[in-house]
Amino acid sequence: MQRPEGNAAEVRRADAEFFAQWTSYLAGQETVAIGQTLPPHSQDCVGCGPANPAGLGLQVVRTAEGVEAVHSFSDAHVGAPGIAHGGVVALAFDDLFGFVLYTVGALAVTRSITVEYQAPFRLHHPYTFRAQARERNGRRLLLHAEAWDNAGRMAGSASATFVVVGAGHFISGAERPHGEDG
Ligand SMILES: CCCCCCCCCC(=O)SCCNC(=O)CCNC(=O)[C@H](O)C(C)(C)COP(=O)(O)OP(=O)(O)OC[C@H]1O[C@@H](n2cnc3c(N)ncnc32)[C@H](O)[C@@H]1OP(=O)(O)O
Repeated sequence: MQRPEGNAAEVRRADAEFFAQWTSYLAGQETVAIGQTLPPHSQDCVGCGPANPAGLGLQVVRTAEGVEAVHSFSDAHVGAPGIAHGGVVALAFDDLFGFVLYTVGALAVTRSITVEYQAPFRLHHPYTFRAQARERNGRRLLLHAEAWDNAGRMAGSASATFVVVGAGHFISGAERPHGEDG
């Protein structure tokens, strides 16, 4: 869904509709079948939004165990010559974890993420990212992901703690001026 610019009431309405859509997906009212491509977090999401020219444009599929995305990093995401920047690799893992929420049925946000870089992620080479939920302790979700190259070598892995939040977390965050609490 495109977020309108300018009119604050329109932006609020669009945001409310967006989070209602997410909540209904997560509550299982619109079930996501295994093998189905999952909808992006938003059109502009830097991880998966198709309308963000600076983003990764991840396309994520629901699997029996969790979620999966096959992704090649482009020149836009270079760090050392020919190699993806470590920050965008972390972005790929973090965004993929945002899709595991479909398998958990809850809205949640990243509290912490740890990335292991076993080998360079070469630009224009496809990597298969897989993520799943390992454990839930109250509001805390422990998530794990791995990324494999086409030769079957693991190039990286990540573990994260996500914390379950209500839709109000995002609405108040969108409206809260930078640097202010509450
Ligand atoms: C619809 C799409 C959904 C999925 C998108 C997934 C995208 C990929 C994953 C991400 O990128 S998520 C974005 C990165 N993560 C964050 O922004 C999380 C920031 N951290 C928090 O908001 C809180 O620490 C957290 C919700 C994880 C845990 O909060 P708790 O409820 O356990 O307790 P805490 O005392 O830390 O915070 C209580 C409230 O005060 C807020 N807070 C705490 N310290 C603050 C501070 N210093 N300034 C402003 N607000 C503060 C905190 O955000 C939270 O707001 P909400 O009640 O609205 O959730």
